[in-house]
Amino acid sequence: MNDEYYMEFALSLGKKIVGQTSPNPPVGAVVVNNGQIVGFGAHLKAGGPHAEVHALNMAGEKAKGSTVYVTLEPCSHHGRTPPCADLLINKEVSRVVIATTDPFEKVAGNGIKRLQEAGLEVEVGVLKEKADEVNEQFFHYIKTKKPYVTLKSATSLDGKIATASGESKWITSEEARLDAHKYRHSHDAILVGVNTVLKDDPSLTTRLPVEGKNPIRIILDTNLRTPLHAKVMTQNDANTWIVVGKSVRREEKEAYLNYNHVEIIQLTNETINISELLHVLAEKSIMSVFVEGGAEVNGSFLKVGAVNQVITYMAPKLIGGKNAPTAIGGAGIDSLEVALPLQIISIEKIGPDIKIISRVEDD
Ligand SMILES: Nc1c(/N=C/[C@@H](O)[C@H](O)[C@H](O)COP(=O)(O)O)[nH]c(=O)[nH]c1=O
Repeated sequence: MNDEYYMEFALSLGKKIVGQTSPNPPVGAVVVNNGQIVGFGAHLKAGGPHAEVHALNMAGEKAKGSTVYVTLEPCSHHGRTPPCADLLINKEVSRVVIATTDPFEKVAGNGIKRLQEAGLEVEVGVLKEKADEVNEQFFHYIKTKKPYVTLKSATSLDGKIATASGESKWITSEEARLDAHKYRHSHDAILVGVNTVLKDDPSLTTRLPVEGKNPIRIILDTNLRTPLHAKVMTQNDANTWIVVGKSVRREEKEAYLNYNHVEIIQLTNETINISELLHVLAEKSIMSVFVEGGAEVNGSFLKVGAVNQVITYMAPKLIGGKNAPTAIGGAGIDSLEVALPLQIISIEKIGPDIKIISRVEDD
């Protein structure tokens, strides 16, 4: 076979664990010896063994003289686990094929250098584009020290998220709504505004046919209006972080602190500053946030340009009405020249609806 054949396998392992390794990258690795796959593995959670460790353990004696395919440059620094570059050398691996290099300053190029200095054959760049996509959350987080933000909207053909009277259930189909849960699974946090909590009382949990990880639920709630009987308060199958402004007083927060799964994050301004929020979330190792609106929250993220990916679901419905809300509220951009440089990545049918994935060109 060829290198791409085995790297596809390693990438499929990495892709399947996106969302469960934060704040580490979702890495996959495959060990091949004499044309046989003798080991494979993925980094399953931060603090746990890296993908190469699992794969080489499975390979046992067959690691010697093997070729190891890994989706990201092996680490060469002592993190919470010993460096994988040293392990590959100690196991007498002959050749290491790497899909893409790690932008993390402690690693960038050092892993490759250490392998080459030890006499291993190293090949870099096999299926690089695909690996960069699997690592998009991690790379953005490492480069910008801010979470990767996916904005989701579900609208009618004319861009409305509800009728003028506020009716919104449901605009898009069951299939489209289920598809959106994949992003709840693959992001560390889901974020909505308190108006969505007051209007829909959402659970914001991941309800896929088979399992799925619940993201941390982040509620933007400047004046702490989230009702204590809201599902995000009474259902503790996911943590809930309520973000409030400076003027919320300590005694107002008391009642919320009785809930173990609830945390209040108080920012330093009267109103919530999205840039400050993203910095605080990154400090708390949140590598990716799935913003499910509503319109005002979406507008506040757009206003500061804090959008990396947009998932748009559009239903074949026309709602109309100048007072019916559209997907992005707020003041909007003043001129087209400051519009986000989005690129449409894919358009597909989901049931009766369409799904458009668009991303901001790499920074
Ligand atoms: N109105 C619609 C949506 N609405 C999205 C949010 O406003 C809902 O409150 C949230 O998804 C509910 O979360 P849950 O309780 O965990 O199911 N989202 C969609 O994709 N299509 C819609 O037609």
